[in-house]
Amino acid sequence: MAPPTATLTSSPERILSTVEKLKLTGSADLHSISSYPRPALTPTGALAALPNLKAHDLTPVIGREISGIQLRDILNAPNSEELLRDLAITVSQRNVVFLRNQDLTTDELKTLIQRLGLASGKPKDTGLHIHPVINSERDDGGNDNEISKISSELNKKVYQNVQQKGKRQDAGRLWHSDITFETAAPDYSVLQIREKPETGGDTLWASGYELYDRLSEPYQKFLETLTATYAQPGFNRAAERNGFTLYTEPRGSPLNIGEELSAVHPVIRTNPVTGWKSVYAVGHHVAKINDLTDRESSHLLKEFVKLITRNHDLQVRFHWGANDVAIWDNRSTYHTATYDLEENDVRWGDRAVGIAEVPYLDPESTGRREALGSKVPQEYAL
Ligand SMILES: O=C(O)CCC(=O)C(=O)O
Ligand SMILES: [Fe+2]
Repeated sequence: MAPPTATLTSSPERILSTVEKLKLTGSADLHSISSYPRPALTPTGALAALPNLKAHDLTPVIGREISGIQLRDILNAPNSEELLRDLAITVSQRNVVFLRNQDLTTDELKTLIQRLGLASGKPKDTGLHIHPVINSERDDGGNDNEISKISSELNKKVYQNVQQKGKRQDAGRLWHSDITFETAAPDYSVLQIREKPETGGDTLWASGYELYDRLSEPYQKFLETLTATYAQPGFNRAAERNGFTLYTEPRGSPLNIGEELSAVHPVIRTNPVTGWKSVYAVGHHVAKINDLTDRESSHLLKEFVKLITRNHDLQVRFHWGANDVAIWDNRSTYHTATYDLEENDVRWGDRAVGIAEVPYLDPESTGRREALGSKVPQEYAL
């Protein structure tokens, strides 16, 4: 069982920057950053055996809703370790899991995410992400650096004092995975919506496993040779516009420091929990695909988003009620809010994001459908 390490990524540039950062931060062992069990983890069945638990898949490809449990009880159960490990595996396999009407404090959201990550094998020196912009120093509604307040009001204040560009016609550009611009990147995010208007404000998730599986084999092989630069200069600009200083201390890992919100990761990555490949270079935190021309890079990045928006059978859409919770695995899942609220509608929630390994591509891993022995849907002529 060879542990996948950063050496499995294809770009020398990538390895150098990781090693440099490790040296800089005094982190001794590269393997502690990304050593994962192979084969993939399997659940013990402890979660599924809980007496009141009910679960159903929301689509064949992505999403599961679990009911009959309170996450607080899972956190406090004598066998919580085992239950959380099963829950983490379920989230990683189904991309996103929903639990309605949960009674959770922000501290419990944080504990949940950190323990889900540890129970499923993330490096022990990783914690929760601290958002470089939306953290307690500039947030009017919280005092915790490890909780991002997701808020229609805060959004207006921080991001929308930019020049307007005309009527909105492209919500597709808002698809993303959280915080992919960090060197040690996220595993699980949790979002609990606390208050929302009766209608609107749904969130959509899409499966990166399925996106990978829908590509032809030559395309998959080509993409596996590539890395991308993941960056979010928009956050630097938002900080500058608002007179904030960016948070430059470690953001969930000794590797995530400084003002430059940028990292090089593979385009196709392996999820360490499921062992399945997915397309990672999707959405508004990706600057470019390295080694291609600007036109080629831009073409591919647009194509990935087009594949998501034109294949709604790899998406799931969730209509929130107050205090509902979604937990997703950013390594293999994209999501987007729906900005359809009216002027005076208020919607807010609390989000915690776990930081885990440096992304890698394990050449021996497979796609999800290959691992499950299931067929990729075919296009039919009409
Ligand atoms: O507001 C939402 O529905 C999602 C916001 C988001 O991108 C996140 O919580 O990571
Ligand atoms: Fe997000």
